[in-house]
Amino acid sequence: MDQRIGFIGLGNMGNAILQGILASNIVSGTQMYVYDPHPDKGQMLNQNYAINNLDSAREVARESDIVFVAVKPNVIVDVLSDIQKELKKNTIVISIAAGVTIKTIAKCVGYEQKIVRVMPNTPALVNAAMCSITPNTEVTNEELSVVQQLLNCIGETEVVSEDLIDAVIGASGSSPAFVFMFIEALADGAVKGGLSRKQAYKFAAQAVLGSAKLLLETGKHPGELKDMVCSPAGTTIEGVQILEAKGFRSAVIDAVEATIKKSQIMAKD
Ligand SMILES: NC(=O)C1=CN([C@@H]2O[C@H](COP(=O)(O)OP(=O)(O)OC[C@H]3O[C@@H](n4cnc5c(N)ncnc54)[C@H](OP(=O)(O)O)[C@@H]3O)[C@@H](O)[C@H]2O)C=CC1
Ligand SMILES: O=C(O)[C@@H]1CCC=N1
Repeated sequence: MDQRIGFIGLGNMGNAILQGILASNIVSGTQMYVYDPHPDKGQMLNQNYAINNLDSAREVARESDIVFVAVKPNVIVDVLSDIQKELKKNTIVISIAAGVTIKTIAKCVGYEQKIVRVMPNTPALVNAAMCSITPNTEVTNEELSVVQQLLNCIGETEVVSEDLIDAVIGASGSSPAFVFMFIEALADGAVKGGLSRKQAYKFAAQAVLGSAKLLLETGKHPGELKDMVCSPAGTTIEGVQILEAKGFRSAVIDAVEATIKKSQIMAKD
């Protein structure tokens, strides 16, 4: 790939996406241009991969063919408005911000600019992200496949229409937080049963990882896989009954719904 790739913001997500792309070797460090107000973040990457650590978001926009804007939603409008004059006609602007619509982005950078909304998640840090991709109408199929190729470096991708991004945030953008709460709770229960804290996290996390892998690789219905664990008069069905009595599924559905609603509210602001 010969495009120059920019990153504005090197926090949790910007750094994870950049490192994943670098590790895949489809782009070299010298093709990367980055800016973050904390220069130490870019300096470290510069030492390890010879990336170009620049002094401003504008410089990154000027140098890049594809620019990831990986800052928090409350600052993205200012950042986009600031870089607008530096963008070339064919520069692809990628936003990963929750609740910031293509229309809002276009208001800042121009309606003719190529824009892609991406919703990743923190498993990007270990190349196991799930990313949704939503291009505007200015992006060609060829350009979309370049963006997809970049994001496949950090995990799986699906192209979705913009009206579904809020649901994606509920299902995969925010849900790692819920999964970590579940793992923590599983481990607390196991510690109560006598396992060491360290072993409890390993058993619980591996069970979650393995269950997700089993679902994805067999394509079986989650209910069928649940039934395979529940022996008649066995241990598991006892726990299943407690989760049902305490409204486990309903609590999870409500949590996802609340996440979706918040994302929709943010998109209206
Ligand atoms: N975290 C997650 O799980 C997910 C996050 N997202 C989205 O990703 C985006 C980034 O989130 P995340 O990586 O967690 O946030 P972080 O706060 O970890 O990273 C943002 C980085 O951008 C820096 N920054 C602030 N202002 C500017 C600026 N003007 N120019 C360049 N860089 C700037 C921040 O510095 P400083 O710390 O000084 O502000 C920080 O280093 C958000 O829009 C969020 O909605 C999407 C999916 C999942
Ligand atoms: O909580 C948030 O706003 C971000 C978006 C998706 C995950 N974290």
